[in-house]
Amino acid sequence: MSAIAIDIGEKRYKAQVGGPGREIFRGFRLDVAAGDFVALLGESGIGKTTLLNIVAGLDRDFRGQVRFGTKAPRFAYAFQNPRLLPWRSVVENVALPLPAGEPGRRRALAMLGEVGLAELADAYPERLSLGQQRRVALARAFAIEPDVLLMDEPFVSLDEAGAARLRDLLRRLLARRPATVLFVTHDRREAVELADRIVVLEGTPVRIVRDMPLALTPAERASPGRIDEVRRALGAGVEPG
Ligand SMILES: Nc1ncnc2c1ncn2[C@@H]1O[C@H](COP(=O)(O)OP(=O)(O)OP(=O)(O)O)[C@@H](O)[C@H]1O
Repeated sequence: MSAIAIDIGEKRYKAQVGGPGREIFRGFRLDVAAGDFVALLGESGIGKTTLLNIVAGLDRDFRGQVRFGTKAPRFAYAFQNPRLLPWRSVVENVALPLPAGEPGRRRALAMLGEVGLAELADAYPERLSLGQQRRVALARAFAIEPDVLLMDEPFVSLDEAGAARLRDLLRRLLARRPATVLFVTHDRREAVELADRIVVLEGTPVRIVRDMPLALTPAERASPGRIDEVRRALGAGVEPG
């Protein structure tokens, strides 16, 4: 059975004043196997965030259903903006989804150690670079050992070296705590480096125009030639990455 079975009969946003509104999904289906890392590529404004919100249960204003392979799966959601609470220390931010008290704090500290930020545990988010804030967001996401990890362009606006370090970190975290991942990106290279499957979305309402499994070794994922090959196979229609 799939870890996530998405079946959206219809999702539309109402127009601000009168008008027919905008239909984002009609008859959209996507099944994701347990433990798969699926990269979702598609132009800006097409509906990728809407899809993640529907899967997360944050948006219930649609016709259809999302079913999960496990009962009551644990979700973690990592956004483009790390969304740390500025009035809480780094360790308190990581401990937010955990039960209050000492065990939660210890677990948060251990997660910070894993993402290489143990020494900043008592700092406040404003002191951190964007890359460090995103590490904290990853620590918070993995602290609950999620079954389903939803990521919405979590590494955008970093320089290439910073983004590469975060991709590495994500791979390591997933190796220790496997999860089923839906990862939105505009960057095909990022998709090739991380994903087991790349799904390209297009149009209004959204349809799947490419659905490509990627069984690559780590060396192949890092090979510029192989990355170019997959990028070409994905075709036009997605912003260059
Ligand atoms: N609450 C809302 N009310 C009305 N329209 C909305 C709402 N949220 C999103 N939209 C519109 O729905 C469309 C899909 O938005 P969504 O954020 O899902 O796209 P996206 O593919 O994630 O875009 P991006 O890549 O730019 O983040 C957009 O045209 C957006 O303007």
